[in-house]
Amino acid sequence: MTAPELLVRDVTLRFGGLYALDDVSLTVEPGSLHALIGPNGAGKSSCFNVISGLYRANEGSVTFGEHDLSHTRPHRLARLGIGRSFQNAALSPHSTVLDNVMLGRFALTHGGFLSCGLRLPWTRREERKHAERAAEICAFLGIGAELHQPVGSLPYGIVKRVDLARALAVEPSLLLLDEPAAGTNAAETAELASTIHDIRDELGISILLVEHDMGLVMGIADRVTVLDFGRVIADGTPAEVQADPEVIRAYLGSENAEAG
Ligand SMILES: Nc1ncnc2c1ncn2[C@@H]1O[C@H](COP(=O)(O)OP(=O)(O)OP(=O)(O)O)[C@@H](O)[C@H]1O
Repeated sequence: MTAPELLVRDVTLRFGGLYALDDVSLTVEPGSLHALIGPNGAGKSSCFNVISGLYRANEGSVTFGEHDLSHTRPHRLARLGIGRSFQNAALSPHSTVLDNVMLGRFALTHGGFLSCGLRLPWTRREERKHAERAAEICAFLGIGAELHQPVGSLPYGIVKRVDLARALAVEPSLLLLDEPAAGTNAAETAELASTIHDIRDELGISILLVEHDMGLVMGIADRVTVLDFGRVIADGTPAEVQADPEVIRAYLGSENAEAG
């Protein structure tokens, strides 16, 4: 299946007098891995939240193929073929990996919660089918061995993969990843980068990756949009944006600010 194009057009988002996003446009091409990066406070999460329907833009539009996302509630995204990860992996720590990933499958079940609650024979069959697919997704992400472990007992790098598995469980054609590497160590970050790359290559899913760490995205992204103070300051291939003087200035400026 070819993913529709994600188009963010002239989006402005204000909090009082502050422009979190100022006339932001970007396009995620079908099947591509598109990174949205920028220093602290640049507007990355705001942009992610507008795309995923948590924030309503003051101006501009977000479309996914023929669907206008500007007026789509977050819980409707799965039905449109959009999966999303959460920055703080909002998983249930006492439930197993499988049960957490199965929550992602609920968006796809025909029976819904009521008939599952009644445990009709056909819903049991359907549930088994979904559990098999959830297990397959976990195996693809290298967490097949942890399927029956409670999430709360697992190392953070694995928990981030469970979150990814839940996002993939909605069988998306577009995956929105919000700082998936936040809080992971260097080895976990490198493994995650390679997994994200595999999701694009082997599953053919378009990915919008919101990330603070410029190093992480440069090796895997097809295209990079750089935000600073709510504005797009660069958009191009990793090589192009890395060589862009304004990008270098923005990142050096933020390092100096953090050091000072
Ligand atoms: N709910 C909110 N209310 C008021 N201001 C907000 C809100 N969310 C974000 N902002 C402001 O909007 C600007 C952009 O913030 P945002 O969190 O989108 O940046 P970011 O690039 O994701 O930063 P970080 O890398 O630190 O997560 C910041 O000045 C921030 O303080």
